[in-house]
Amino acid sequence: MTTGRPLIQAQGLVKRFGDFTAVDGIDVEVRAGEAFGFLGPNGAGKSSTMRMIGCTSPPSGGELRILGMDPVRDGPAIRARLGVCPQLDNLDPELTVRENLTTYARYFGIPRRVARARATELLDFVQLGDRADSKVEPLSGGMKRRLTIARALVNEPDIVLLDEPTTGLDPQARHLVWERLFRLKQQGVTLVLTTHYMDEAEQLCDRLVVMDGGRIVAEGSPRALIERHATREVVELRFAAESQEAFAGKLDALGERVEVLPDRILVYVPDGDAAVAEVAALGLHPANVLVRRGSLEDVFLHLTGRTLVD
Ligand SMILES: Nc1ncnc2c1ncn2[C@@H]1O[C@H](COP(=O)(O)OP(=O)(O)OP(=O)(O)O)[C@@H](O)[C@H]1O
Repeated sequence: MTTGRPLIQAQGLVKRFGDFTAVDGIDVEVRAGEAFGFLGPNGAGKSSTMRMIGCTSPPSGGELRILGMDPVRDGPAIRARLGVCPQLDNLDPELTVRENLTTYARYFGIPRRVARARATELLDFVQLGDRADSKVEPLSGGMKRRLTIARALVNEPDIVLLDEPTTGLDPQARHLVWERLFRLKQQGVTLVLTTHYMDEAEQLCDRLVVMDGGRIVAEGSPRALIERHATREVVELRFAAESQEAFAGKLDALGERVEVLPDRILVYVPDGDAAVAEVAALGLHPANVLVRRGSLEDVFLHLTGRTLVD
């Protein structure tokens, strides 16, 4: 859904720390009802951007409008309409699961009775209803993250900001978080998230920007980005040799593009199985062959010459 009114508008947005420019003049527009992502490796400037959007860090330059307001002048009014799920959980370990929500609700002036009812509803939503009266400490990482997401929803926000929502979680816990976020998206909640996981971006984001070194290097839907910068299929070949380089030249004719990584060669092709047959016909015998679909990882590699997670 990309037809909604713009909720976040950034033009030439800059964040500097002393001489260092962490966010280097980015243009972003997030519309109502979409799930928007900032994808990039560590240090790309994603969290710095999120903090500016969350009104906890003033921009050093450029224009930023959140819900039509100025984050420096109207910080409290904007924050009242945002839900924030920070990178590191900052739940109160002294309180129970339910109290973490009801106490947070008080910051927004939500009446006690309403807060209690909403807490029950939200704990059910994040599948923590049966842990409502337990303390936070013994919860698993995935449960804490789900509780943080529930807390971000206490004030029925217009925009939910999620900084690396599944970093540090095991695969099962990640899938549960993804599933809940997908439900929110279906309910029409506007989600803005940062991630360095391309599968997370592909699963959740309607539209995303790829960031590197404080700049936006590409923008679009996951599918459009993959169509533009990768191919339908990718063949990964590993040769049992010190260097993969020696084999790369022989593979050039096979695909649209060949990328040589330290441990493998990627061949970008429309049909992976046909390319594998051609590799054999060339008399080459890789130790390992994998055919997969083109992904955002390939997009990032194409744009920056580096892999997302080094
Ligand atoms: N308060 C700060 N003071 C100085 N430098 C900072 C500060 N915050 C961030 N930086 C630097 O700005 C750059 C961008 O950091 P940022 O946290 O925005 O990146 P990121 O893409 O979110 O990566 P990560 O996933 O590691 O948080 C990094 O080089 C970081 O060291």
